[in-house]
Amino acid sequence: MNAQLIQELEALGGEILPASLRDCDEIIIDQPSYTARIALWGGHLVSFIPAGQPDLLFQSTNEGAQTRFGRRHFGVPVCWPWFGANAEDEDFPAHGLARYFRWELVEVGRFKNGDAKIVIRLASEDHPLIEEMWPHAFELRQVFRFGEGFSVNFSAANLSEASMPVSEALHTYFKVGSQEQAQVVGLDGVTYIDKFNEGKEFQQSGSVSPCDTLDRVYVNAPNSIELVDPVLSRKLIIETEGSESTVLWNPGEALAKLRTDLEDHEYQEFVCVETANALVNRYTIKPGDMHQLRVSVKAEALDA
Ligand SMILES: O=P(O)(O)OC[C@H]1O[C@@H](O)[C@H](O)[C@@H](O)[C@@H]1O
Repeated sequence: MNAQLIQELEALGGEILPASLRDCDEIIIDQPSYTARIALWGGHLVSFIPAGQPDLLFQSTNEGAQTRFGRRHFGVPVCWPWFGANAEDEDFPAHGLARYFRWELVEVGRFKNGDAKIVIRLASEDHPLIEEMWPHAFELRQVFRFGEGFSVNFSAANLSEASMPVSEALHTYFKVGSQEQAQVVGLDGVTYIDKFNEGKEFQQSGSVSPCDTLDRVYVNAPNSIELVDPVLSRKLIIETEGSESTVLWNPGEALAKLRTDLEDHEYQEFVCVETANALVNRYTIKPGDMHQLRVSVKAEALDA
């Protein structure tokens, strides 16, 4: 990492944990009002802890298999450029390629209001395996913003000469006190495809609770929802841009037991609320164009 970036990171109250995850560095920013952590492996926001509160994000204690496509469940993985299974090759990993490669730190600074800014990048030319898995040249960026809450602004530029089909998600693992008591509010009336129910279509009525054994893609979904957590006495306000779908995922007890990359009880501690474009909401990026997908999250005390 270049010396100037290291200096700028230090000026921000940041430090680098060298080779801390799969031989890649992690970045920690410690401020009086929060601590944030980013892993360059997989280009991951790992953790965002507002002072005096539990982390907003979940990290499994199970590291997952240490193979190329083995992985741990944590933070905000980026699923891109395909969401779910790859349609052409079953050997390619689910949820795209972006979460399996080392991203590069390219910018450190502050926004005008003082919020910290960290930018990381991944390009198709960075690894031969990327070019093998995806025929289009591209450049991806994530701009992380940390202040009262956090935001992730993910952008994808199509550098190839053909239109690029995309389905995607910022697959956020929100930490909850109990999946049984957590509630997702704001999806009333929205149509969803239920992957745990033969892919049938339903319409949401009221809020989603309990958040247990869910694998649903809400299509043409609104850009503002809340995850209410009575156990941790907080609600997470989730605002999105560039996203037409919201995916809710919690594996539930039976599936969690079958997974070797998740401890048996851990399904009780997270709900994935994913900022996505999937199924009917997939789209194409024209040659030379780019698309941005953004999620902003802040916590409020429930009794506020
Ligand atoms: O284990 P992975 O690849 O991170 O995926 C976890 C889950 O991610 C969700 O987004 C999918 O809808 C689920 O079907 C999937 O099981």
